[in-house]
Amino acid sequence: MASMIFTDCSSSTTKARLLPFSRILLLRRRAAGVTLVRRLATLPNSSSRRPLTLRSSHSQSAYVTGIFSLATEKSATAEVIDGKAVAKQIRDEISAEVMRMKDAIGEVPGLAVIIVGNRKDSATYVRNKRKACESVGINSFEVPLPEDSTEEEVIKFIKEFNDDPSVHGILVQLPLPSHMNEENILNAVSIEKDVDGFHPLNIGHLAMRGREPMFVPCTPKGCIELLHRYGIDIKGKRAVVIGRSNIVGTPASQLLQREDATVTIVHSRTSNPEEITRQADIIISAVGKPNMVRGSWIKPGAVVIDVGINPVEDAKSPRGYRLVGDVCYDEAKNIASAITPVPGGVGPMTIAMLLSNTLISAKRAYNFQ
Ligand SMILES: NC(=O)C1=CN([C@@H]2O[C@H](COP(=O)(O)OP(=O)(O)OC[C@H]3O[C@@H](n4cnc5c(N)ncnc54)[C@H](OP(=O)(O)O)[C@@H]3O)[C@@H](O)[C@H]2O)C=CC1
Ligand SMILES: Nc1nc(=O)c2c([nH]1)NC[C@@H]1CN(c3ccc(C(=O)N[C@@H](CCC(=O)O)C(=O)O)cc3)C=[N+]21
Repeated sequence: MASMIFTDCSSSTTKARLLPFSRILLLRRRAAGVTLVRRLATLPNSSSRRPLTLRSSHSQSAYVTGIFSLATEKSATAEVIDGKAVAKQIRDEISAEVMRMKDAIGEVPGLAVIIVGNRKDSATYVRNKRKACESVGINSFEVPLPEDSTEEEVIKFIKEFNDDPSVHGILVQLPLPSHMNEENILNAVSIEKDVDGFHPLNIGHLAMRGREPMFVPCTPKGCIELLHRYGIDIKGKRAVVIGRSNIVGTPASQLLQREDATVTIVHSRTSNPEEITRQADIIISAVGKPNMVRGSWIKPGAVVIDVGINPVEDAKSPRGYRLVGDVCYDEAKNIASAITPVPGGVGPMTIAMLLSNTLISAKRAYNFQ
């Protein structure tokens, strides 16, 4: 569990430091005549805002009309990018597609999840994935294995799922116990069923120009989908990704590059992360350090996607802790033009993208358009 020390940027000490800074920024913004563009979530049939035509990887027509549209408005607080609402919209789209598939060919997609050990957070994620599958009509298969299982046992289950035509996606929940070799296990997942996008061949294709991976990793895909659905331009923009892990930071930077952003990666050895991050029009932070990205790291009007999920002690919460991101939300909301909250931002999108990848896989397997 993360410590409370330096984790709460709404503490009185922090506020005392923050207030003059944000006032200075607001004054500067006014002085420079900066007009911030706001992206407001609206109801589907709202006539007051212009609906956007959005690309969707799983919709029947490949193009859908989204509920998140663009409006121009001046305000001191960032627009909240509502990952929970977008994820719900995506689940509804997937549900309709699953039903269409069932009606046409009598088949539905299937997702297998292997979980080793008793980590509480992993058990929660797996439970959420199962519920999400149920909500859209995807079959889910779960294999809970004891902590002391062998690598060979895990691989045996993976191979069975590789050969099972009713399974279209296989996910091995990470992290694995330390006695297991993650690489051997992830390599065993058939590339056609690698809905996490963690297989080296998928990672390689994502990194190459002119190649398309079978699957795009769920969390980075969710980040880009949020930007798309809020009509946020990526092309030609300066983006900074903080973190370079195989599962989030690196693929997020590659996806942004594929969208024609100019991308800089900040990592633990970067000597001037604050100065570099302050150049960005779009920030994606995936570090795992509560409130590391302070208001002073953010250019006024930047868009902030906070991937970090960090538990911090909170005696007032029934669980004894609450989740915060990598970004000091209370400071960032006064400076950014749009920001994802934690919880309710990228997390629900990760699960929605897992369902999306499983549907894509099943459509491919049955040659169903
Ligand atoms: N919302 C969601 O759906 C998901 C959220 N997460 C969350 O995202 C966060 C990151 O996850 P993950 O990528 O797996 O984590 P990793 O620990 O694998 O990677 C963390 C990255 O952050 C970098 N880093 C560490 N300290 C600093 C620092 N002080 N300054 C700049 N960079 C730093 C590391 O740099 P280096 O490479 O130099 O070590 C590394 O590249 C976690 O909070 C995790 O819980 C993860 C997956 C899904
Ligand atoms: N093979 C594999 N694939 C993964 O995609 C994978 C993984 N292993 N291991 C762990 C990380 C983490 N991850 C999250 C998914 C959903 C939320 C999520 O839904 N979060 C909610 C909060 C949930 C809560 O309250 O506990 C939110 O941000 O709103 C968070 C984190 C997927 N991961």
